[in-house]
Amino acid sequence: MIKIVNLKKSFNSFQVLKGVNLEIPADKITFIMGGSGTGKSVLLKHIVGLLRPDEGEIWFENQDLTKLSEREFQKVRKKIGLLFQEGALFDSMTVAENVAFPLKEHTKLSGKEISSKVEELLSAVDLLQAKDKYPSELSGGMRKRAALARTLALNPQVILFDEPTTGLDPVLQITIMDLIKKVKETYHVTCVIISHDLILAFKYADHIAFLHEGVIIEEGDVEKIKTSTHPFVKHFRESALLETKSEEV
Ligand SMILES: Nc1ncnc2c1ncn2[C@@H]1O[C@H](COP(=O)(O)OP(=O)(O)OP(=O)(O)O)[C@@H](O)[C@H]1O
Repeated sequence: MIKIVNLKKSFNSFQVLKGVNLEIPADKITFIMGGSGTGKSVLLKHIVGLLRPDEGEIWFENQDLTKLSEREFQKVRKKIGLLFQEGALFDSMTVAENVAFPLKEHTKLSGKEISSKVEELLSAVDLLQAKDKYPSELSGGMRKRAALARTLALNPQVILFDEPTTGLDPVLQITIMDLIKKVKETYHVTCVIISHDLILAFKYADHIAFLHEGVIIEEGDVEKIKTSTHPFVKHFRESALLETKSEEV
């Protein structure tokens, strides 16, 4: 679906990505994990052209995205949606207006068709009852759901989620992840999720990749990560399990 080849990126003299190689499988949930500041967000920003690499390729639909002009990238951005942690809704618009916005900007749908699409999307994320509310009136979890509905509006093939569950309580984390899974199944979207949460990854991921010191040091299905002997993965796994133990106490 998306193939990243030898991607390198430095800021000033600091090399964040040192040759990332990663294949993101279609119609699956891929988790990209790693410590803070290892370049996970930087990697996602390359996929949507918000950052350009120093070297390397990103293949999607038989084209190398790194070679596209800004204008050509606009078309790709309709197919690959990026959801930031905070959701980035327009504060001056209601939830329904937020979701309608990309449809008005990028499609030729009539007002009536847009309204019915907005209703469908808000039902899909279970937020129809809040359609006339403003973002400031919503909880964090509701804002994330509204942002997801807005991203879904253009029928993307891929959605990149930058830490979708950060800042939510454990129950809401599960609600959001269940929703992402449902959306993936209903709309057949490929989901890429940046997360620190190995427990959630073990529950929801089809594929997990670990970014460490600028490269992918381990990747595979849940079973492979659970049994990986790579020292960093082992350490990450042990820390995550310790956290669960201390929560249980
Ligand atoms: N536009 C930029 N200019 C300069 N440095 C940047 C820029 N964007 C990111 N960086 C640096 O790149 C490194 C990786 O940042 P990034 O946000 O990708 O980390 P991350 O793995 O997503 O971290 P976290 O899990 O804490 O969100 C950091 O040291 C950050 O300061």
